[in-house]
Amino acid sequence: MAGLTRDPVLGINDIKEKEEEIKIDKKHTDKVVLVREEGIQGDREMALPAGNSIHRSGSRPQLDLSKAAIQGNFEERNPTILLPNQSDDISHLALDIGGSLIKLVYFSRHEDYSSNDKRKKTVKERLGISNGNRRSYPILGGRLHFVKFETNKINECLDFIYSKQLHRAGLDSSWLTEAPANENAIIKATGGGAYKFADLFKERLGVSLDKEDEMNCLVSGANFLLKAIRHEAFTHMEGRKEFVQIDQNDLFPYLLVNIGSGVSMIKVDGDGKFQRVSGTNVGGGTYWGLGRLLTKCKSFDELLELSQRGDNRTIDMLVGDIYGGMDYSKIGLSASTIASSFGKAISEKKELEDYRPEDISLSLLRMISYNIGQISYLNALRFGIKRIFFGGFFIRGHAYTMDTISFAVHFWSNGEAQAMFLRHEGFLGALGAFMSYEKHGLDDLMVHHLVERFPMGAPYTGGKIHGPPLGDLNEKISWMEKFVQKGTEIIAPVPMAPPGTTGLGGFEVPSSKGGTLRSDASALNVGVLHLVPTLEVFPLLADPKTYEPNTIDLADHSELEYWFTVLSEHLPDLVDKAVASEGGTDDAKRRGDAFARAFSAHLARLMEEPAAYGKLGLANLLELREECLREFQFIDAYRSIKQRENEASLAVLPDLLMELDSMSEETRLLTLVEGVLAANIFDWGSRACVDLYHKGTIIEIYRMSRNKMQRPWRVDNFDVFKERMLGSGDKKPFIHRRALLFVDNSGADIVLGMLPLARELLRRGTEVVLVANSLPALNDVTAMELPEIVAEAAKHCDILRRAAEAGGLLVDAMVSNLDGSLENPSSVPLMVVENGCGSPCIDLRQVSSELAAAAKEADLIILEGMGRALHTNFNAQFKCDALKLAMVKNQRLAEKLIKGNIYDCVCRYEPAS
Ligand SMILES: CC(C)(COP(=O)(O)O)[C@@H](O)C(=O)NCCC(=O)O
Ligand SMILES: [Mn+2]
Repeated sequence: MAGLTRDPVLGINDIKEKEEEIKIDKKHTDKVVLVREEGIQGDREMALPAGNSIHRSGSRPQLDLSKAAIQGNFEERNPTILLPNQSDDISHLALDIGGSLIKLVYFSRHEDYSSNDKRKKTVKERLGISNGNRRSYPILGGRLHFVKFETNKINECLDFIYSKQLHRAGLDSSWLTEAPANENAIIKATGGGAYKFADLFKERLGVSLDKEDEMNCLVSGANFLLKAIRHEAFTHMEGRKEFVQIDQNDLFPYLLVNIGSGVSMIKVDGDGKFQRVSGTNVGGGTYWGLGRLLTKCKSFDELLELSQRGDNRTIDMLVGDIYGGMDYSKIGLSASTIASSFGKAISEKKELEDYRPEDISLSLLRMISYNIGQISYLNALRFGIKRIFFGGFFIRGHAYTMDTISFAVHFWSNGEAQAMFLRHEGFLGALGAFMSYEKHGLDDLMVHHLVERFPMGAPYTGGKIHGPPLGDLNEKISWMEKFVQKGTEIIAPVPMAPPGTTGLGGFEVPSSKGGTLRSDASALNVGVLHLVPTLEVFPLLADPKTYEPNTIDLADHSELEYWFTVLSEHLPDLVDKAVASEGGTDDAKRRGDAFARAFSAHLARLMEEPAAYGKLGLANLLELREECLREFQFIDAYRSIKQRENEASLAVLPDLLMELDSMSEETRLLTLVEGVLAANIFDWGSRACVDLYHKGTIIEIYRMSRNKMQRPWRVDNFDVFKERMLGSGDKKPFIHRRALLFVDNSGADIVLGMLPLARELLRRGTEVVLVANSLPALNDVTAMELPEIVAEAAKHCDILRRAAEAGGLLVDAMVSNLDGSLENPSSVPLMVVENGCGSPCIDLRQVSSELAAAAKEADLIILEGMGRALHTNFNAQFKCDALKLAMVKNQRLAEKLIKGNIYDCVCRYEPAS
């Protein structure tokens, strides 16, 4: 951005002295006091509580007995006691107690914090959103957690349940009232252990286990996952994992193959409609039992790990062994096909000790996996079923096992049938038991209501058998520190079958990327499911089914490597900011350190296996970073930076508005769009921009940026947009009814870019809705911050003031009219809605219900910034006119996306499709 040769387009030079010459200092460490003025932002679980302190909920909640009151009849023997002041972790629990593992699914719900947010109330009134269309069942939002324990360590499981008080919410079918444990407390449970351990649960926790049928649970668990979770099912062929988008209306029939100790094959025709059509006694128990005898392995995982280094050809008799190294091509068998598992062991010359345990394990694994694959296929054939879903803990996300099963199904069906796997494979039964609670209101959930999150422990703990629960944040941090000391565990690679190992005859020797197997890989793929019942699909998407938010596909490894490096390099600076935002205390430093470690571990995990947490796009990586910050209670790392930039920009706004008002309509429209593009440079997530900020003041940079605005821009549809707006020749100007402006950054971006554009639309009679983040992300402006910014701007502008008043933003009419009068108050409204997310990007399949409501009347969308308009949504098609505005602040992206250079601009206008 060198060479400030041109005169500024606006008279910014003349107003420079008004700015406080704030040099943005990277090492700024002002103590930040987090004061939330307007209650709580958003319904989402990450929503912040009211008050002026940060809410720090530990993961070991205690019942809060304050304001306890008896509900209903005082004369009753056991009246319900209402405890209104619970933390967010009162929950519902269901169990699947198997022979070797106990699987727990529990739900922790959240308060609906939104009720005292004045802005939201006004917006809801204006947009006509009532609570009437909300479900009658109280699914208020919360999280679904997945945890497992070894059955022989059942006491750990009981301690866990007790410490989290999970058994207390099961007493009452109402999810709104909680009561202390009593004799009637009930927990839903399935699996044999529900019978075997019933007395123990009664004795230790005072609860009864309500036994649910295992098959029923498996099916309802699978149906729930396949309908409610976007990236649940995947294929796994030749080491490649591909997520399958299941059409809810085209799910049935399918064959569910649950591989536990034994194997069940269930034909599923609908919800509650199923039949166990077959099974086999040769399953996970067989592999583990025989394997233990033959190899002396101590655990299932150890056995699986051995197979990684095995070569089954030393034990299995192959077609080639029989045919002198030749294929038996006439019947389609290659020389490497296994003709007889363990067939070579008939040799009398060798004893057990003469075979390597690794080879035995692999041979056994292949024998059992092929067998299951083959029987499954035959059953699918029997009923004309094309899709087979495999579940159960035998699979454990083990690449080689999945490849073997897939190969068998593919081979025998000539590619007609497809083997698919489930990310929550081990939790089907527990989920089903959970679904069997009446009135939970979860059965008709849609995919967009669930957001999957990976908390800080996910890269390490997800699949580990759970030990005692972590208590507070402090425990979390020290636990993280301990893991870092044992650094090698973190980076243990996940083995993948090498590509191209299949021929007609099957697989060659499996190889892994490293020597050790992450045997718990399957459960590592399970995050916490956040239930946000107020999320909706953005109604103006042209085709939600084909919509893909991410522009950058991280399945391309070089792309992943690049962004991995960018995010890693940004980390020290981000930690600096985060720590400073919390006053730079020792506690903040420790949290900062733990955050950096947790996020790096996630990145490392994703480098090993990009699809570990579902389909991975750049937006997911950027969101993960924000989630990790929140996990360590960094609420708003850029808060003070945002404030300073807002102040500096607001100081120059009046002059900018005056200058704009002196222009013709045509010049003004161009200047406004230029203004948005120029001000989008204030992006603290871009390395190049951050370097730039150290060289000048906000206004200097803004001016410099404006000077680079020569058209044509790299993508420049401005003339078409102008024609639509202002008309030309026979074409009349088009006045949009309502515009949704998806705003991006704080400071100049919102104040000198988007607000003046909003003002122009308002002036023309278009209603404007500013759509901003629900939660902070980098220096993005949030919906909660906007009313104050608008109020400040409105002090200098009548158009903004009247519109903000009409939109209920100036609720208390705190701004006096410029000319002192109150006449002519009518104006189209200016409103603010939250978008439902806390990331620099936006996935329009999951937006807040208030945005969805606002969208219904809208006929123009303006998406602004690199995150919202380029990384995501660059290719999105809308039902209405759409304008995508951004400055590209990354050289590689500029080259890839628009064949241009850093600081090039995009003005992409697409009329309604
Ligand atoms: C995170 C961002 C998408 C935010 O950009 P914005 O939406 O604010 O324009 C962007 O800063 C980004 O892609 N940064 C990483 C790339 C880099 O440092 O060059
Ligand atoms: Mn941004």
